[in-house]
Amino acid sequence: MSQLSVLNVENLVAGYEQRVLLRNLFLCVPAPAFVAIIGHNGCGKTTLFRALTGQLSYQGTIHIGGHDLRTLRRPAANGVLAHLPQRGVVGFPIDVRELVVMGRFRHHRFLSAYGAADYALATEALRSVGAAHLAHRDFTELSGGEQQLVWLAQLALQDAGLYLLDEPTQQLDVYYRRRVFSLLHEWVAAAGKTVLCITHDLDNLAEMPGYLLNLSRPVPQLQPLSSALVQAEREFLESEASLAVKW
Ligand SMILES: Nc1ncnc2c1ncn2[C@@H]1O[C@H](COP(=O)(O)OP(=O)(O)OP(=O)(O)O)[C@@H](O)[C@H]1O
Repeated sequence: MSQLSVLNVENLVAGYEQRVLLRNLFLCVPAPAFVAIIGHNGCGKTTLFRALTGQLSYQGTIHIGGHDLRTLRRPAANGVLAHLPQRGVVGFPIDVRELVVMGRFRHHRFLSAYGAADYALATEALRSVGAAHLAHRDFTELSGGEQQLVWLAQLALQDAGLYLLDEPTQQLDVYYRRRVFSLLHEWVAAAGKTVLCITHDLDNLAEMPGYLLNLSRPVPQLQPLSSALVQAEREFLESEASLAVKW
């Protein structure tokens, strides 16, 4: 295993009772790096994240930050990784800044209060995603896109080496989509994070430095991102023939 690899996947086989979605997947993700994960609906992108977060059993080996995932209990809770799922639900009224500051949970003992420094970081995180104006709104009354920005701000506070984001720009308008991708670029280039980002937003990938993983390919592998590669993968995904590959 490479010294500089933050995520190492060997011969991963995962899926559900009736269907194997990931077959003999090998990945060696360097740190820091941005990795866009693309592919058709239902090809197994979220399933890969379920395996990486310890929520789904699998065959093969997964090492994160040098640790065998099988030896890690709740990797998202102990700071090995931070995970932004596709949908986060909050069932009670809560001030946006109170929700964002919870991203600092690892720095606090159970039930200890967040202090001024934590709230300053929460305010800064909201500013970084362009959502400072939402700080004192009730989260449950925000639009879907506004809620997505708030989850991103909370994620920014989690201070992990590896970030897994499942379609973070799904409900965002063109301005915020671009802004979120440039924020992710900043996390990699300035803060040294490694970001795995599931997305259907191919338009914003062409200018991102990093790698692309197309899980709809018969043998998915990391490829250096470029506008030519994004165009080739777009053409592949748009072709009828590509649908026949997996099913
Ligand atoms: N718990 C489950 N039991 C059985 N099948 C499941 C389960 N969860 C997901 N699936 C199926 O596995 C397939 C892959 O799901 P997954 O969520 O990984 O797709 P995806 O690539 O993330 O798709 P999308 O782009 O639509 O989000 C889908 O066909 C889905 O219906």
